[in-house]
Amino acid sequence: MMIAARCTRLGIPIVKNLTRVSSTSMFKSTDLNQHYIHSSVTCFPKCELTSKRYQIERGQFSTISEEDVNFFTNLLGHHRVINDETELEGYNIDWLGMVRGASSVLLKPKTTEEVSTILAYCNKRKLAVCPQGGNTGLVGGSVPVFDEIIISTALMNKVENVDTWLGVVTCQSGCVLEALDEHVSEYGLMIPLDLGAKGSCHIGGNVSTNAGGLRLLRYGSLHGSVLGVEAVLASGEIVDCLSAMKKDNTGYDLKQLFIGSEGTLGLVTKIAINCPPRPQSVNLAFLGLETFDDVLKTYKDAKKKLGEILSSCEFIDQSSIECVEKNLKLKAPIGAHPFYMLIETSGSNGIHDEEKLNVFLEEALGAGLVTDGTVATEPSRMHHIWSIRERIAEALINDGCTYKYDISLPLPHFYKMVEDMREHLGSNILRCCGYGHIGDGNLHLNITSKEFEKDLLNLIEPTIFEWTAKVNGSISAEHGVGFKKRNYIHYSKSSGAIALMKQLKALMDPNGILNPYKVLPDN
Ligand SMILES: O=C(O)CC[C@@H](O)C(=O)O
Ligand SMILES: [Zn+2]
Repeated sequence: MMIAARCTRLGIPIVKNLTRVSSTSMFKSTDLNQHYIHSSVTCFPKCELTSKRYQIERGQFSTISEEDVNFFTNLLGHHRVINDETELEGYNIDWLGMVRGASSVLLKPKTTEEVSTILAYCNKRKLAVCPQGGNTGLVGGSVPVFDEIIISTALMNKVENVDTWLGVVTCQSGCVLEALDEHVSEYGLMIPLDLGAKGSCHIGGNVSTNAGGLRLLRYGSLHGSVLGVEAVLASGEIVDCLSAMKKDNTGYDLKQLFIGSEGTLGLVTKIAINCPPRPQSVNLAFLGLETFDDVLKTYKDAKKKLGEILSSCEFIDQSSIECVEKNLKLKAPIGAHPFYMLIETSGSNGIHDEEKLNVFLEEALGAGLVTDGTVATEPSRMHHIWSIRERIAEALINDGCTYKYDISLPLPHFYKMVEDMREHLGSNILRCCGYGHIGDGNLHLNITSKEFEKDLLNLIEPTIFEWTAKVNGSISAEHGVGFKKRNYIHYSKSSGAIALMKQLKALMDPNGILNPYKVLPDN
């Protein structure tokens, strides 16, 4: 069965084009140009493509020729080889409008065999490629940097099988996350991953970046949920590790190499993913708190008192809420507080779950940890509350330029980083805010300014990475390394580990054609 790209759960594109929807509809929209001009942030404008750096790095690959385009057209047909500059524009620019490439060709294969033929050809010709799903990445991993051929998974959206006994779906990598979740919901199952970009991101992109999202706390990471992967190596060889079994202990777990390697080791074509039962009852609390210490204590209590029904624990600071209210005109359900939390329960017994949540909340209120709050059980209210959290990224873009940091930190240091960065940056910025997946120790620290400023970037980086390394955090909790963070990877990986990563890359992609300039550092 084919599943089509759908709009985001949140539906209405309130801020220009910035709601992440399916790649096709987003890129057809002329609004993209508005966004681009609006942000006016291009780290790599076309003029830089002729720079010395370009000449050196670009040197190892061939330039695409008319003969190459003919080969692809013979394979896929005219309508699946896009070379119109205007149409390509959206695929060349990332969602944040900060990284742009200059690809002249985009290919839309439908099958693993077509991907294999394309890669075998590109490998022989030394043509660099950039695999692309929904292009919702936040670290510049899903767009070309120079003129790499873009291989889109947009037409690889077939669901192959739903095993209702074990609860496993096997599908092509271009299925849109939300559509896939709706598909398995017909069998009482759910995809154990949920994130703001669900309406446009592809499951293949989620797997390739090891996306975390809003319920990792409950369902764990994709390294655990993904049971099997089929991927195509640079040589065109198809690696079939597509077992849909929950237990498969036959030697090296090769699929793990494709999870989180951002398309640098192989292009993921199919996925088998474990689908837990869909919860029967869901409750969502939106709470106001006075101090970050109260946030930490409330999280600890929620884990202890809600136990197995706790499905999400998110934190938002006042500056983030203010941004959503101002830029998206979405109103928070309670008045202003320094901090907020979203606590979700998911279970199978409505009365039991509600009771448990109420007892927990009453105790939190009684102890003075929480000073205000509201509980939603109806889908429309929960949807409204979730949209406040999920659309912070979108709201921030409307400030002008966003400098994004996705950091893992030990919880005692969590909010101190936001406070320290505020002090460090002083009046040079519009906003420095923190929110994220507190239950996973994952802070989203975002800084905004009216326009992109190189001096400001230099003030933020590498200070922020040094700070993270000092407390043994990670410079990328869930967004990946992509293009933007690759030269900072040493803050979170030892030199021995980086050397081994390079050896693996050389083994699996000897010509380096797969998503070059991403993940691995320059030197
Ligand atoms: O905008 C960000 O920094 C985070 C985006 C996403 O991971 C989220 O949790 O909303
Ligand atoms: Zn996140």
